[in-house]
Amino acid sequence: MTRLSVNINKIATLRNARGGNVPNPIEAAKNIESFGAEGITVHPRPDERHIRYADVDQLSKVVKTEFNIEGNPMDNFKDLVFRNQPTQVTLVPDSTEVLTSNAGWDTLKHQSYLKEVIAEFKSKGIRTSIFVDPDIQMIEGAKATGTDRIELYTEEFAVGYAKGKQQQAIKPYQECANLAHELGLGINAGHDLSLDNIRFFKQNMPYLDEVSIGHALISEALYQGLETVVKKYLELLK
Ligand SMILES: CC(=O)[C@@H](O)[C@H](O)COP(=O)(O)O
Ligand SMILES: NCC(=O)COP(=O)(O)O
Repeated sequence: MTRLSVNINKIATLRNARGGNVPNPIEAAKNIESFGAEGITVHPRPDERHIRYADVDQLSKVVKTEFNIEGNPMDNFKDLVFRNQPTQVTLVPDSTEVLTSNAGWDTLKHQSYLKEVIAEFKSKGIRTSIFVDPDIQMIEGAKATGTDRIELYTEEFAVGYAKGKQQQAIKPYQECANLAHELGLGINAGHDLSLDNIRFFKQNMPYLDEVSIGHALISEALYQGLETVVKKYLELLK
């Protein structure tokens, strides 16, 4: 079974545009769960351009499915995670000025740092995942960090798929998933997954535990409605 974790960052983007509390990300999360999603993901950035730390403090009280907090484990991020005790923390090596996530961890170069940070989260009973490119060496390095899971960064897949190079696009992800499974790592995936590419991805990816989808899903919901879109993803992930 592949869990759908809906990233609600872009609901907060719209909320922040007017300075009030409409649309309300907390209410949206509750509705998304009622439509059948098996998780809620947030990626609070240091500039709080969308999800705010205060949103996370509220969400942790209401999310009933799996709660996944993503981010670069700088001190205030670690404090946020520790006080909210999510199901999962996903470590992403974003620098503060990036427009969006644009690379996975170098799990060889940053192995000792990741090992230390992962041990901290695991000691608090929080499942860990680290955002990685679909690179065999990065998977081998990830194993050595002690992480529970990897999250395969799927922008490269989405770009290749959109160009009609489906088999070429999925191949590195299949290879990485097979190795990760052999090494006993859980397998998540995310970034630029959409209604267009998710069925092919799911049908061709082994051992896929979770996908986290936000930007496309919220955009698609503007045309089709949030409930319809969430249920379409759930159907395509069966
Ligand atoms: C790690 C990842 O791929 C997502 O968290 C993505 O970065 C969403 O971030 P934005 O919503 O800020 O684009
Ligand atoms: N980890 C990926 C995520 O949470 C959502 O990424 P996107 O669908 O907004 O590109």
